[in-house]
This record gives sequence, C-alpha cells and structure tokens, in this order.
Amino acid sequence: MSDRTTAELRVAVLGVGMMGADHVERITGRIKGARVAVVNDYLHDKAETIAAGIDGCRAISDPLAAIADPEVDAVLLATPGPTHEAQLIACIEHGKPVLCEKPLTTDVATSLDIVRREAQSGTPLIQVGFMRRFDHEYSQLKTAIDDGVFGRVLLAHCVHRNPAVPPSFDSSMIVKDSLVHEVDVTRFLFDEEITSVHIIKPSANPSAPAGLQDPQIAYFTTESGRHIDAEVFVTTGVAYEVRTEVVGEKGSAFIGLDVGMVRKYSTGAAVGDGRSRAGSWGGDITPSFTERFGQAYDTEIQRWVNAVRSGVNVDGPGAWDGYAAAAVCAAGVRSLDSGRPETVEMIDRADIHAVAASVSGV
Ligand SMILES: NC(=O)c1ccc[n+]([C@@H]2O[C@H](COP(=O)([O-])OP(=O)(O)OC[C@H]3O[C@@H](n4cnc5c(N)ncnc54)[C@H](O)[C@@H]3O)[C@@H](O)[C@H]2O)c1
Ligand SMILES: O[C@H]1[C@H](O)[C@@H](O)[C@H](O)[C@@H](O)[C@H]1O
Repeated sequence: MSDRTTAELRVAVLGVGMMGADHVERITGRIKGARVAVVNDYLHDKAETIAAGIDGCRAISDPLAAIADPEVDAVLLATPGPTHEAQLIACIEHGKPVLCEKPLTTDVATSLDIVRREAQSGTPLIQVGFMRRFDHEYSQLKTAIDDGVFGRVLLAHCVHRNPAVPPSFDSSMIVKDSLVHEVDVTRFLFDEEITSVHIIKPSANPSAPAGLQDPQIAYFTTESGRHIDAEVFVTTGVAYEVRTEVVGEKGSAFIGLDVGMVRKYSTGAAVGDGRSRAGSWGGDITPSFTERFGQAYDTEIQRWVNAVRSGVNVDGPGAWDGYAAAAVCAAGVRSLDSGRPETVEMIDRADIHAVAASVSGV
C-alpha cells in the first residue's frame, strides 16, 4: 500500500451504474487527493469503457480481485445492496477502507455480522453513504438543534418523493432503500435510537406499478419519546423532493424548499441574525438525487478521502449506523405486513466488542 498521507489515494469503484458513474466523475473531476485506479462492474464492457476514459485506470472483472488488488488503497462500493455483504467482508479481510453506498447490507443479521467483523479487525474501515449528513441544509439544521435554537425538539415531519423508481422496486424496498434515509436523518439529528416504527398504507397511487404500496407514511418513536412522521412517495412522476421540518418548544425549522433553511422563532433571543427569513415559492425542483444532493456527495467523498489519507478511515456514519438503520427498517417491513407499530430489535452498542471477541471463526 502506498503512503496515504503523501500519495494520491488509489480508489477502486465497484459498480459503475447510476451512482458509481457519478462518483467516478466526482473523484476524477472534483475530489482532491484521490484518483480512480480501478473500476469494476458486473457488466465488464461498461467498466472497460469508463476505465478507457481515465488516465491510469484499469477495469478488473472480478469485484473481489479488485478489492484485493495491491494497487488499490480504498474501495467505493456502488453495487446493488444484495452484493454489499460479500464485498464488505473482502474489504475487512484485506484491511481496505471502504465507503459503502447505503444500505450497509439488506438485512439485520448480515449488517450485525459486518459490525462484528469490523470490530474484531480492530480498525474502523467502513463508512456508509448516508449523504444527507453532509448536505449544507441538514448540517445547518443539526447545528441549530444542538445549539438549542428551538428548545427541546419534539416532532419532525419529513417528505421524501421520487419521480420514479426502477421496476425492481417492491413495497419493502420503499422502506429499506428510501425511508432508510429518514431513519438515518432522525438518528443523526437527535443522537438517539428509534424504538418503534409504524407504517400506514394510504390508497396506492393508481399510476404506480401493480402491487406497489406507494405512498407510505412512517411513524417513528425515539428513545426519549420524540415523534417523527415521514411520507415516502416514490412514483410521483414529478421531481425529487426531500423536506424536513423540526418542531420544538421554542420554534421550528424547515429545510428542502430550495430556498435555504426557513426558520421561525418564538423568542427574540439573538441567534444568527436573530430574525426569521422569509421563504419564497416557485421556480424549479431538482429532478433527481444527483442534483439535490450533489454538494452532499462531493463533501461526503472529499471528507472520506481526507480521512483515509490521514489514517482515520471514517469521517461520517459507520457500520454501526448502517446496522441501526437496518434494524429500524426491519421493524418497518414487519409493520408493513402487520399494520401495527413494531418494536425495533437491536443490540446495545456497548456489547459489540464483547460479542466480536466471543465469535470464533470470524
Ligand atoms: N446515497 C444515495 O442517494 C443513493 C442514490 C442511488 C443509489 N444509491 C445506492 O447505490 C448503490 C447502487 O445503486 P444504483 O442506483 O447506482 O444502481 P445501478 O443499478 O444503476 O448500478 C449498479 C451497478 O452495479 C453493477 N453490479 C451488479 N452486481 C454487481 C456485482 N456483484 N459486482 C459489481 N458490479 C455489480 C450493475 O451492473 C450496475 O452497473 C445501491 O446500494 C443504492 O442503494 C444511493
Ligand atoms: O437509492 C435511492 C437513493 O437512496 C435516493 O436518495 C432515494 O431518494 C431513493 O428513494 C432511493 O431509491
């Protein structure tokens, strides 16, 4: 492995579909201190075409060989969720830092196994691509909440709309692939775990594929008793909309209107400029996540590259956050079936090292 502090980080991008190709362009064009050294895709021709356009980049047809390659310092996984488990295990076995697009894995047991394996390796290696944590508006909201601008925050209302999703999407993927972002946003903003999930099923969109329960409304309850609701609607046919409003004892804040954070205070306390900012409506809506969260992806990848080059490896949500999100989504999928609130079942974070130490053969 090269000296990461001085040399450019050699990244292997696995999966060069929609998200992976976007990350290749990002690393090649905008990220400092890294280059795409290897690309891999199940469709090898696609990887070869991309590699041919980048100086010093090779296409490797076997994803595990790409991870093991001695001229790869770090891995960016943008393959579909079901392939993450085996590829993450290979990254841990080869000691390669990895940024794994969400979800960590597609079920709780394999996510927990990854957490344990990473803990047993003794080195943080895995960052999960919950990019909203790097979005300017979400960061601003988090800072305002932590600074107590709204007093104790009691509620949050979220909206997550996609114009369309791939034909492979089923009702449980609306929870595990889309709602998972609101799960992470809740854990990020409030620094506590979600304890129960209730999914409500309104009349399905007549324009959605047959059998797809879309939209869905999720209700989360947190450890301290906060309530969060989230509308997830992935076949609107309109545009990409992600909004979050938090409501506290002294005021509220709203992000995602394409007008910056809109704040309303109940007191005259001097915070920031001390005044509410009027919003405005109208204009364009971002067509997809690549535009809405373009800045967040850039910041996420740059900070990850910096963290790997400095030897810290992770600067953002880690494997534990991926596991916690999987546990909440599993409760969500159970609720989708039962129609009732379902309790989130997860281990205590403090138990990871004890459990990892006791697992043999891992
Ligand atoms: N953070 C976000 O906002 C965001 C947005 C979109 C997708 N994602 C995540 O990114 C990942 C990829 O999603 P996408 O929308 O780009 O999917 P995609 O289908 O467009 O691309 C996936 C690519 O991986 C390739 N592939 C499939 N199996 C593979 C394997 N075993 N090894 C190597 N390559 C393989 C496919 O040929 C395809 O080119 C998923 O985990 C998804 O949830 C995250
Ligand atoms: O994989 C995508 C991605 O995570 C987007 O950010 C989300 O809005 C979509 O619903 C999901 O399908």
